[in-house]
Amino acid sequence: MRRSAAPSQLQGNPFKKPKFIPPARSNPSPNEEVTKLNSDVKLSEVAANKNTFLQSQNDPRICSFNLPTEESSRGINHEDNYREKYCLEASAKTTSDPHHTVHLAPKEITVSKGQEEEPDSLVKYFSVVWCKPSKKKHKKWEGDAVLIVKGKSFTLKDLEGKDIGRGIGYKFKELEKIEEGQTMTIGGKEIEVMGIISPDDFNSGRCFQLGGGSSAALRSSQAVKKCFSNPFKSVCKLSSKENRQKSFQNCKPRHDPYAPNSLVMPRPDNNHQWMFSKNCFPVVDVVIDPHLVFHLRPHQKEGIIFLYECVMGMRVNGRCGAILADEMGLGKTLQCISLIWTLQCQGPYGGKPVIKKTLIVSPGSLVNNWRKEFQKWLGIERIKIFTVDQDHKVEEFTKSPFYPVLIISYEMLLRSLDQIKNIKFDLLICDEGHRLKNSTIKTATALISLACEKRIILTGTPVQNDLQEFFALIDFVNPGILGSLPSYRKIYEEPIIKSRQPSASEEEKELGERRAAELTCLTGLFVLRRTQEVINKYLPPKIENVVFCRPGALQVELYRKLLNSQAVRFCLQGLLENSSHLICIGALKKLCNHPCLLFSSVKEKECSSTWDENEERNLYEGLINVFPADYNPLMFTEEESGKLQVLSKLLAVIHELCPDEKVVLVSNYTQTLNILQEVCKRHGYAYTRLDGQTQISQRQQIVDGFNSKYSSDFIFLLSSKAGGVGLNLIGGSHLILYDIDWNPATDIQAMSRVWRDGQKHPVHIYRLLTTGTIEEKIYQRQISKQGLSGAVVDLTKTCDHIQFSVEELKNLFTLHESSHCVTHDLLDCECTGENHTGDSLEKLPVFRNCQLGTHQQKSDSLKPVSMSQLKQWKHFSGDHLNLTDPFLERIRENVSFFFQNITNQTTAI
Ligand SMILES: Nc1ncnc2c1ncn2[C@@H]1O[C@H](COP(=O)(O)OP(=O)(O)OP(=O)(O)O)[C@@H](O)[C@H]1O
Ligand SMILES: [Mg+2]
Repeated sequence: MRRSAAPSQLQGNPFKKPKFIPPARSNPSPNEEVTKLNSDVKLSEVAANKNTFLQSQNDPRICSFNLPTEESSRGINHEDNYREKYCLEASAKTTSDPHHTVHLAPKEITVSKGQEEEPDSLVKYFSVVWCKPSKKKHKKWEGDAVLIVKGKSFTLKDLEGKDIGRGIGYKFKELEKIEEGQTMTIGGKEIEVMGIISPDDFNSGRCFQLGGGSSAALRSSQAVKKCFSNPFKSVCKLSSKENRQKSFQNCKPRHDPYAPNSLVMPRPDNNHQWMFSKNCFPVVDVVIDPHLVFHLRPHQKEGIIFLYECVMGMRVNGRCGAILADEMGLGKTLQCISLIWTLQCQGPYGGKPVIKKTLIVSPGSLVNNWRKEFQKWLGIERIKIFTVDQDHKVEEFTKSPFYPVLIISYEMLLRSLDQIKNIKFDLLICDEGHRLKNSTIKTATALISLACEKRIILTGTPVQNDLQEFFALIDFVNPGILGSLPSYRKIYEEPIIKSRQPSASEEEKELGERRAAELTCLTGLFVLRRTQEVINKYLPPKIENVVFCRPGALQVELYRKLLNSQAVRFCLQGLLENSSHLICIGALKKLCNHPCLLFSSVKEKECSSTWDENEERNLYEGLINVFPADYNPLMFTEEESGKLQVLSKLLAVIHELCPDEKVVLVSNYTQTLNILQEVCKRHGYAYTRLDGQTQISQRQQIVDGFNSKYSSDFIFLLSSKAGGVGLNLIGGSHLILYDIDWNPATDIQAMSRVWRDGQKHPVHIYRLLTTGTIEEKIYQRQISKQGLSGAVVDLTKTCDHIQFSVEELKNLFTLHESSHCVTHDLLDCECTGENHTGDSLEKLPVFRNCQLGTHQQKSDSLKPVSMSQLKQWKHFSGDHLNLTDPFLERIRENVSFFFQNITNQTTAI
């Protein structure tokens, strides 16, 4: 409620009266520049900014004052006072004079007289304040509202979009004459009309926000947030003219902005200087340390400028938050380190540093990775980093003046919140920050409670899939920018969701699209996502193989038995409880990994006291008889599992042909990792392992050990769900995904661990699937439309989130024994598996500034391949092999089909 208690006594005095500026009207701001700002700011502007900046290097900029004139300062003062009282924000967009619309109104209404429903063009929107009717001269307004007048009827909506008044049957004359400043009683409420809202601002939802400001307006309205302060006062504070001159002479850029390849941050505009240069220090170039610039990729340079502009409040005025959602491996850490190091030592006003202390919160497994990255890029001398662990407590950081950066895990943060709250941090960075998408969880509440204004979320996961989660992330970095949650729901979420439903009317679709576009436009100013393609050219080739492995004889027999079980039959008849299909799916997946896993589960259940009532009994009944009588799961053989046989041969050939190269072996299950570990032992391969049980404090050590060229480890056993996020495993150049997850994001996360910056060898990825089984079905789901449009592109989504129809379950619970590859059968491909070379893959766009646009689905390169893309991959059946690939040649015997795709074939490493 921003204009509540607005004093109505100002009415009548044309000078004192707070003239309402409708959201779509041009801004009377003293700073002309802002009117040029466009709400559709794209990242390319960042680069453009830079260019402008560099172009104007001949300007005598250093030590320029840019003080407003006395006249303009008065103007600002006046503007500011009025804004403060009414907190109205003006759009920077120049549109038609609202009075013009008023003049047209009578004509339009006359034309439509007698009609039941007025055409949309005749609907008028007004911004109003309201209160209960009273005879008092000085009204106490209770809130802002939007008045919608449609012919003889009207609706009054509060700023959360809720109807607070309705009426019908009003005289045309009354409604057609509504104009700015008018007070009237309508629907039991007294209102004062503050201004006219354009249909565009109404439809986009802008009028419900921040006093009707558009996103461009957000950039232009610093004055709203900050109290006016007379710049001359501060200047006078300086002891003498000489002193001032002397201190200004020392204001020089820390690094040479004119040096070749220098990376110079955009200068703040006049408005920014007016707001933030309190002591009227001259504007000094902020130049990124050349030592860092030397290493930076082009997208990282742009990312640093973006982050700089965001946290300096240059992109959205009065807001200092940003979300850097670059895909995995693009070097978000280095971009942040560059920003911290820059702001720590420099600033645009007199060169004074912008920040003193930075708090970095990350998952426990990445705390030491951050420290390492600081050391890697800045060495140990430049900046002192304090990482919190068992032996190094926050108190130590508090007591010491030497550490400008504190790195802490989310868990530790909760434990040390009281101490952390007492430290004044100027910059807060939340790594893997998608975990803050639920603002009610403890971690989010704790972080929200920190006073720090400059906030950055880093995430490799797309943030737009769930509109409520999106709100939480946006609201965390720039609190209140989307209004309250109820208003956001009403204004954006509901219309957007409604418009996407098949039953949506044209009108609903149009409204939803407009709201989505508005949201994109608004948030796109401080959300940046680039896709993997921007670094592809710096990476070695990636050879991706999908390998369909023939199941072993025991596997097939057990599989048939499971499919014939009462439990599966009940599922297909829709007779069992909701989750019973999950138990069936789990058993089939275990069997695909190795029959011994299923054996252990059956034995375990048999011994449990609940076996008799347990629905698993229906699934496992008679299964044990299929195993040999003396079956011992500890003595499992490789032949019993098609995938294990392939794996074992693959490891052998890699070991033999590439003795210097290492393998990352990934499974989603600890029990499966145990089997894989046993295989390593049996073959004498040196290995290391990271799973959910691994101590946080040991994780980085394990990773470093593996990545070191001196390490003898050949295999890194990784539980993808437990610790994959954010890890750099560039020591390995072969990655084998032993099992498949429902959620493509989990597999993609794992794959991104090795094919990333710093990798020296061509990367080979092998995804193992058991032919004709549920694993193929899961893969198909991942790559089919259903998988893409559903909720499973988020790492936190699991199989439990998927609803299956009986039809889908039937498909899932079918074993295709005679097919070489069911996935290929579904591709509608004419080849018979005799080495189809595939066509070139369609190129995807690489740049995306914001993620809500209608095209976002297509531009996300870390989405799994689609069915049609897969068809374009080189593929061949196991029977038609003429392989030049020595790795595949060695496993052909156990393989029924391959798909292969090579990225960056010609890259020089
Ligand atoms: N310009 C660069 N030159 C060389 N190596 C780089 C460069 N930028 C980043 N790297 C390296 O690339 C690897 C990946 O970087 P980083 O961990 O920051 O990625 P990320 O974007 O945080 O990915 P994720 O989302 O997986 O956490 C690191 O080993 C890092 O040191
Ligand atoms: Mg990271």
